[in-house]
Amino acid sequence: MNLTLELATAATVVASWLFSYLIYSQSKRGFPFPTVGLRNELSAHVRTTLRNLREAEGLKNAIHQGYSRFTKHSRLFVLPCYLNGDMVIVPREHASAIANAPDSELDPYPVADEYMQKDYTMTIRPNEAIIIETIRKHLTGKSLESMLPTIEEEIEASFDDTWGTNYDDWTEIHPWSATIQIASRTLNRVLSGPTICRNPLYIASLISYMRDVLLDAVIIRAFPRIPRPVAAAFVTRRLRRNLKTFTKLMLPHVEERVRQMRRKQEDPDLDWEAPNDFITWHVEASYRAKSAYERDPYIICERLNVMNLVAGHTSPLALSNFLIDFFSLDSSSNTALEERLAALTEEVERVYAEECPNGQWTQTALNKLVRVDSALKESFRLHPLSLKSVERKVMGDTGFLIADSGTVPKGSVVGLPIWEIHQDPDNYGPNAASYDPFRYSRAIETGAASAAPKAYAATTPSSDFLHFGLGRHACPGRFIAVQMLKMDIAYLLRNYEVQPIAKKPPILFQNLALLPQKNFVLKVRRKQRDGCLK
Ligand code: HEM
Repeated sequence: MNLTLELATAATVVASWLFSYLIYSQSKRGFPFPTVGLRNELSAHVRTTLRNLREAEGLKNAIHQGYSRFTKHSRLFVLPCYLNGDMVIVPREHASAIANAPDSELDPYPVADEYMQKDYTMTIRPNEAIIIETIRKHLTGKSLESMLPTIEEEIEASFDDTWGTNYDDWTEIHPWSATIQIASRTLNRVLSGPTICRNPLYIASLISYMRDVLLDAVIIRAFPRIPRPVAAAFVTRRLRRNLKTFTKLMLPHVEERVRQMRRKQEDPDLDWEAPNDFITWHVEASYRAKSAYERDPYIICERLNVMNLVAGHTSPLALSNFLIDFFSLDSSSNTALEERLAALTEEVERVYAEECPNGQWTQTALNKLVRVDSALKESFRLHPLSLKSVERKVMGDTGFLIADSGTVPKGSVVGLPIWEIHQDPDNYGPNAASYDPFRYSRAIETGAASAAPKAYAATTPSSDFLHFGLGRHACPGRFIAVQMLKMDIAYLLRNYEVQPIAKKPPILFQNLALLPQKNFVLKVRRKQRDGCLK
């Protein structure tokens, strides 16, 4: 495309954006609930959404205002938000009604599709039944146990490559870029095996693709529906290039696997065993479902992309946030860094010595890392992915009735104010705003939690802890995610020193998302362990 054409396209897109925005500004919304942040001014709704968009913490402040004025008095309120659409914020006491409603009444998928702008950024939904079925069958319980040695091997290799093995000097790392490398390699080891996951070009184009989807989706969402296809074609050029690169690398690998699995089906004596990874599980599921479509190598590649999208950025975010919370000197209200580091390292070394005689983590051993679990969960609590959670679209013609609070009209989106719930002293006591790494393990170690220790685990969602969502659609990947993160933390505590962070870098609020500071530098050095690298 030449420059004149690009400028003409951009001008058309901007003009149609302005036109559609004018239409949006005149439209009536008609929610039977108060709208937060409206001032007594002309075009109040539009001006509020613009203010929320312009000010980095505009939406955070608006939710805070609504939470204190309405949610705390068991009332619903409307959050005006242009990029994501207006949303009805529901008090915590209705969390389970929302999370367990059938999809015919409250459906999460249209919200996710809109958020990711699926029509322009991907071809398949993250939540297709075959993906969820495969995760539930192979990445939980006993099946997950059999994956742990593979995961551990990749964690060790990727830490060594990205954090270095230098005993003498401190190495500077950017937590975000270093952890995304580790997490992407580890995840792709589970998805497609060691050859692909160690291909630097594959990992680089995947990481760019994940970044582009999130970024491009925000830009596309800024355009009203009419000019969207034109805008999207323009915006997603780099995304499509990256998608092409890693599909080109993955496709022959998948084709070969499908071919071998077919040969094995025809001749069970064939001297070849299918590797234990997502590609194999997916092809097996396609045989069970008698679906040739699901066996199409191109479709399998799409599924792998989508798995990377749902899982690829959440784990590195969690690890970056943990590093910042745990190693900041000003992080904790009640344990000094030295004290919490000693307590965590002691647990990791003790459990490893007692439970891992073969030098490999098992589910039983990882489940005994209650302090690590707690320190991680506390970081999850302080860093939700977004300011709201458990978002669902109202599907029923008569709307969705929220007991004693009113009916939310069809087509609206409801959500829970996760950031406020996680920060509320009524839920977490007077130190709710600070990092207390042993908040959950303390109750387990003193026996106070003996009746229901599982309730304290990082993988257990509740109306107070919504990091993995809640109810029917709670994240099915949370079990593997938490076990991977625990192995990451165990490996780094056993093998690296990390220089304390004098001042904790503040969270970046962007629209509704919470992000760690990306340019922030951490200094790390390899520990010397009697000639043993593990
Ligand atoms: C720390 C890491 C992760 C976090 C914080 C996270 C968080 C979430 C959240 C908040 C949801 C929406 C739940 C709801 O609406 O109730 C979700 C859904 C989902 N997650 Fe995760 N996730 C993580 C890792 C993973 C991993 C590793 C996988 C795959 C192996 C995965 C696969 C999925 C899928 C398929 C869904 C859609 C479930 C459905 O619609 O029924 N996630 N995740």
